[in-house]
Formats: sequence, structure tokens, C-alpha cells
Amino acid sequence: MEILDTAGQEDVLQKEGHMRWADGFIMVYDITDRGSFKDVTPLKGFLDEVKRPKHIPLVLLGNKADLEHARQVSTEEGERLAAEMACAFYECSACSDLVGTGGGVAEAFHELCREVRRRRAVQGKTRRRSSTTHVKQAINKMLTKISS
Ligand SMILES: Nc1nc2c(ncn2[C@@H]2O[C@H](COP(=O)(O)OP(=O)(O)OP(=O)(O)O)[C@@H](O)[C@H]2O)c(=O)[nH]1
Repeated sequence: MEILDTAGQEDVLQKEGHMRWADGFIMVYDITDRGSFKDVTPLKGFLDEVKRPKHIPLVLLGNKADLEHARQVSTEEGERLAAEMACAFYECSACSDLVGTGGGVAEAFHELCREVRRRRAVQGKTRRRSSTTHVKQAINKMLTKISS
């Protein structure tokens, strides 16, 4: 697995390059900064424009859960946004190893990996099914030729 931590201030071309490169995304906002939460929706819109096929593996992550006293974005708001984007949601603290806060970082990465694998398995099945269909069609053609 390769992890790219984007700078957050990259230009559109850089952003597009990163989006094309990646198989999955963790979108992180700061629960003590409503502005960072508001940035998620347009970023997801941009991702949908750039990425084919759509519905790429995605996890929404609210960071800095250790700073509860400074919270600006509720857990429910995070959950609602994740439901809208049809993705998993966690809150975490990159600065705390406490159970229930620090655990979210690892869990977010695990969930993203699981989702990437699930999508690949589904795509693999589709590809296998379609190649079987091609073989069947070719055999049918041959049989038709032979019988005519
Ligand atoms: N209390 C607390 N502080 C955090 C947490 N995560 C990051 N920080 C602090 O927030 C500041 C910014 O962290 P960065 O990792 O540079 O954030 P970033 O989003 O990667 O910033 P860019 O490089 O601009 O993209 C630093 O001072 C971190 O120590 C957290 O979970 N809890």
C-alpha cells in the first residue's frame, strides 16, 4: 500500500493527478474547524468529476477528537455527510492513543483497504463473467458456422 498525504494547498492539476493515481481516499477534516468540514463536499464533487468509475472507495474522518472542548462539528453532522456520500465514517485523534479516539486512525485505513478489496473483487467477477460470455459467443458462432 502506498499512502500519499496531500499538501492541502495543491493546485487543480496536482489535485487531479493525485485523484487519478489513488484507488481510495480518506477525506480528513478537523472537528474543531467548521471550514475544513465545509471543504469536504466540494472536494467530493471534484473527485466524482475526475474519477471513473464513480463511487470510488472513500472514508470520511473527523480528526482532533481529543479537543472535545473546541468541537465545532458534531459527530451526527459527520455521520450525516458520510451517509450522503455513501461511505464509512470515523472520528479519531492523530495525537492520542486513547481507546475510542486514537483507534480511529488505524480503523479508517483498515476500512479503506477492505473497501478497495471489495470493489476489486466485484470488478474481477464482472470481468471474468464478461470474458466467459465472449468465449460462449465465439463457440456459438463456430457451431453455427459448422452446422450451416
Ligand atoms: N490536538 C490535536 N492536534 C492535532 C491532531 N492532528 C494534527 N494536529 C495538529 O494540527 C496541526 C496541523 O497538523 P498537520 O498534520 O500539519 O495538518 P495537515 O492537514 O496535514 O496540514 P497541511 O500540511 O496544510 O495539509 C499540527 O500542529 C498538529 O500537531 C489531533 O488529532 N489532535
